[in-house]
Amino acid sequence: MGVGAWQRLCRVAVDSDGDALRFTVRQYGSPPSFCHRGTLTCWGFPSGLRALQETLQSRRGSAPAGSYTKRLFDDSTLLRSKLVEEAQELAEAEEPDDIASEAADLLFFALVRCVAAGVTIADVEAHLDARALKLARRPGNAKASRDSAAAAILSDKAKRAADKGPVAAWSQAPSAGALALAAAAAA
Ligand SMILES: N=c1c2ncn([C@@H]3O[C@H](COP(=O)(O)OP(=O)(O)OP(=O)(O)O)[C@@H](O)[C@H]3O)c2ncn1[C@@H]1O[C@H](COP(=O)(O)O)[C@@H](O)[C@H]1O
Repeated sequence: MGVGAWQRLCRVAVDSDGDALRFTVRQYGSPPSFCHRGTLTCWGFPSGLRALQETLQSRRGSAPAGSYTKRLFDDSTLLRSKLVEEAQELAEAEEPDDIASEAADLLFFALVRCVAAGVTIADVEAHLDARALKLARRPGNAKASRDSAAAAILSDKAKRAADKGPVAAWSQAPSAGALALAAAAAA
């Protein structure tokens, strides 16, 4: 294990035929590491969200000049605006690749928000796991103020696109779903 790193045992589970154990741990330290090479596992470097989390955690300690994440850590107003903007863009995206790209943007800003507050992916997963065990469903309705905020952003976007000219207006025109949302909120 890396120097100064430690792990808390969360769960030990036996497999279906009783010949293997799975240990679930939470890792701590700077950086949290299980391997003597300072990585989370002995099977190479993580990828995806875990890798991004490691990068962001290290940026929080020290960041190279020009680091965008450092700018976000230092400017909570910018981070809040980008979170809302990317959520809006994800809600409007329609093609699968655009949805994946917008979701990646949103996850990036969400993870910056988490890391800035010392929250880890494991903390988020703990909430999801707890919800998976609950039988009761919550209504999950949107707040009316969110609907009207989305409608205002969409109509502002459409207006800016119209001001730029017909080609920009066509390429940035809100989708049918977005227009329906704006109309419903305006009604
Ligand atoms: N995953 C990301 C990531 N996703 C998005 N972004 C930045 O977030 C910003 C998004 O803003 P915008 O949507 O306005 O940018 P845009 O898409 O060019 O503009 P629009 O066309 O949407 O208006 C851009 O500056 C992107 O570069 C990211 N910046 C950093 N990362 C990761 O974070 C790591 C550390 O980044 P630095 O601290 O900047 O080195 C990087 O190595 C990456 O792994």
